[in-house]
Amino acid sequence: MGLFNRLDQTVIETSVRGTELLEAPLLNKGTAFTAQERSTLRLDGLLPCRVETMQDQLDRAKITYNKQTTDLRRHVYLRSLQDNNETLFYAFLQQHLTSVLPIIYTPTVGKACQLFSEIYRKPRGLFISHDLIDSIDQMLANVPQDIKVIVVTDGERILGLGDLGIGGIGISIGKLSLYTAIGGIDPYTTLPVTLDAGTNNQELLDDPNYLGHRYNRLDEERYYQMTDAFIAAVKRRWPKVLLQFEDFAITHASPLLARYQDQLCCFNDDIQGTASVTLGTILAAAQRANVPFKDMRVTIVGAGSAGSGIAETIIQAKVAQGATEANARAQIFMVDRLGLVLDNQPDLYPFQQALAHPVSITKTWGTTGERADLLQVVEHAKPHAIVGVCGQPGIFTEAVMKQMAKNHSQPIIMPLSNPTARAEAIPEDVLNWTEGKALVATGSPFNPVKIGETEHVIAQCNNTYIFPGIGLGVLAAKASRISENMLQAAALELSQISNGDFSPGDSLLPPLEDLAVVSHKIAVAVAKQAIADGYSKLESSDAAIEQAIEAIYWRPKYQKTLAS
Ligand SMILES: O=C([O-])CC(=O)C(=O)O
Ligand SMILES: [Mg+2]
Repeated sequence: MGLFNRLDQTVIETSVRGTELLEAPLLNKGTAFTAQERSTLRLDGLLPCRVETMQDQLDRAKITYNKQTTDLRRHVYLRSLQDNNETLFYAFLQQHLTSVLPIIYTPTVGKACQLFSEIYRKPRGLFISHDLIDSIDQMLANVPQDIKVIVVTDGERILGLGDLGIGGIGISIGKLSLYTAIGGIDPYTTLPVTLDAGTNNQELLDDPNYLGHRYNRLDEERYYQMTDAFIAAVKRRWPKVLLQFEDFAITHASPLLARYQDQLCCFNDDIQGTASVTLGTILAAAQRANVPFKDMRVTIVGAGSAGSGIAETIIQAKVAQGATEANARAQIFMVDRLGLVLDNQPDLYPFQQALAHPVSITKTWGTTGERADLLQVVEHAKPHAIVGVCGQPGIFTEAVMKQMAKNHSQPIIMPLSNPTARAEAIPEDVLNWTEGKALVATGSPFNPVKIGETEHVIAQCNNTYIFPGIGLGVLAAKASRISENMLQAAALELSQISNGDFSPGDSLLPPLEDLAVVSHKIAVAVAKQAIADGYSKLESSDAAIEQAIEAIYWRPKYQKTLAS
């Protein structure tokens, strides 16, 4: 037995006693330990005498939370609650999900990553570095739990904030909190990991507080020595784990995925999770705007791994609907800092080359060999949707938005970069410039916008609609891999949930408070696809899948604690 043993959904037994018990966040109930538990578990005198219910504790926590004066302070308060009493933390999250999501996750988590060393209180997760790779197995053995989900980052591209070094572990912690709060994954089985490969962020290197290695990022040889050692050790210790790559820079995101995706059950959230939620949102928007998805033209601003992942996912979905691949590719227009991506550029990564338009297009468009800028792309290609994943605020200019509205009665505008300050445009501007015509979805949360009599609710097209459901589906089905089909199935399910009878201004996606229900449905779709693809041996009936989900689903309820 580890720290504790679950006898059933309501009772656990543990050999841990006294202060040690109060310091174990997954066992600690604080003032909710009953008189009898206090006596048998040697807690008498270690707690204030009042015995509280969980709701009492939640009410008290809410008062303290409300007294925090900034989002960062609210984040620090919730993180300390998590480190103190994890069950209560998740109950709090579920009770206040919509208001608390921006605090534990995007955008505030970005600030928490930037200030990681300053707000650091207690260790959580695993810190891997190159100088310790010879003892990598011991490092993993130091984690006592049987881990089922890992979120790993190297901190080099945290949201749109760049290289935050070791602070990146904040994003791994945030993502895993959502795996549990939204996806019902047992927090005892999750592990945030940061690969401390150094940092090229001079501010961090000069910061006396900085807790990571104070050297520049490893060269490629040593970098891959470290990732190879890590992945090999994970496979030895937890061969069936689901591993999520998060916020790696363009130089490593696709190569890491290509290197390991046939070796263990893994995916890259920024390439595949973002692509899946974007496809789901575009499908929902196409329905809303009455545009056949197969004919839809899409401009993607940002030709990095996220942008290319979105493009390939849309192409695959179009092909699944009967489009030829050539036609599907011709309908996607990738734009980077310098304009439309063309096939004569010498410096393209292979995944960008596959999405480049032939230089001959410049003749048709009259841009004579030059790379068309974004406005020219919108004028000539007349995209139905424009997706921003470049982290460049303001790049969706008034002129570009007005041209989108001139081309289409309901242009689809998606400034997806995170956090808030990196968004390619502000929804209020977009809706004003397009006179309320635009269907808007953003990556970070934004308040509704009133245009005339209509209140426009802004969908948050963030991979949080996808990854918790993928995790739940994969774990329930005991899937051995995550296939492209499974990600497509997740997107399709999201778009179906998002369809219905709508009034003008309604959000393109279900509200955040429904995330757990959405994730459950996505989990079923993902599990089904895993079975169909031969990656799971689970029986394919709805009943079998539901039962498998229920068997692992974790809820933040206090269990009766027995002494063993
Ligand atoms: O974390 C988020 O909000 C979405 C995401 O993966 C990113 O922006 O890198
Ligand atoms: Mg990310």
